[in-house]
Amino acid sequence: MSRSVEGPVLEARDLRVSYGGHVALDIPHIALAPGELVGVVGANGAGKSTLVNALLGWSRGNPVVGGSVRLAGEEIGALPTHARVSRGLALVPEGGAVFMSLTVAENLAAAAPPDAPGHVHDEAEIEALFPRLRERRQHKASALSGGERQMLAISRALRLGPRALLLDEPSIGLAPRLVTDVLRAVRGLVDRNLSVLLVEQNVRAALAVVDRLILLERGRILAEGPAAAMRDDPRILEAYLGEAAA
Ligand SMILES: Nc1ncnc2c1ncn2[C@@H]1O[C@H](COP(=O)(O)OP(=O)(O)OP(=O)(O)O)[C@@H](O)[C@H]1O
Repeated sequence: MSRSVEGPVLEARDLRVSYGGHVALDIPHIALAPGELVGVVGANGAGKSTLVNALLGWSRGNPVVGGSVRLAGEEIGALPTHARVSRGLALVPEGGAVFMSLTVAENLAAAAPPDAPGHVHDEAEIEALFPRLRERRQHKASALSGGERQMLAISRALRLGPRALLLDEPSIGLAPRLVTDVLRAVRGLVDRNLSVLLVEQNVRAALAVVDRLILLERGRILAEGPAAAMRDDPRILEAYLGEAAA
């Protein structure tokens, strides 16, 4: 059972990441409320992955990372990744993270710490969320489609009992129908009070499910707001929805 949280579940201030003097991310403030789905969009290289990795305390290479990260009110910015995960911050990285040589059932059994901070989804809940996984229970992850593998990766993260879930481009490489299925399932989790930060390159699909959208450009927040308002933002319309601004 998760502790109740007042204020944001996840909040970062003055989050700054640089690689050899090149500032890849500079974000004064970002927050995720309980039961909120926030989308993060931006062009290639805008800093989307750098953002989720900095929140989790993980990186490729050797960046200099500064700033504060708070999870359920506790400062976690100086903790190693595994300690952040055990406190309830879970990441599904780009391309998912599953054991290819294990079956779906084995993959799910391999995740679930005894002292998870949030709600640990059991098999029945996962099968209700992603019915396709029920049919694939005894299949190896290597035999799954990209969409099924993404569903399995999200399910594994749910077995960790997260307070907040970071999803890095879950729809990449998926057929449109599966993009809808996966993002609808994510919305369903949020409606049951999970907090999710969703990095998405498919802006149209993201706008259909998120509460708020953040537009990153060169590591900075260029615009942010409720989905309904961002849908009409000329910077989103022109660059991402392929429509000329009025
Ligand atoms: N290991 C690294 N070493 C040096 N620079 C890096 C490293 N990782 C990321 N960067 C730089 O940080 C910036 C942000 O990259 P990042 O991967 O976060 O962008 P992104 O928005 O996730 O892009 P994409 O949509 O292509 O995945 C880029 O300028 C990138 O070159």
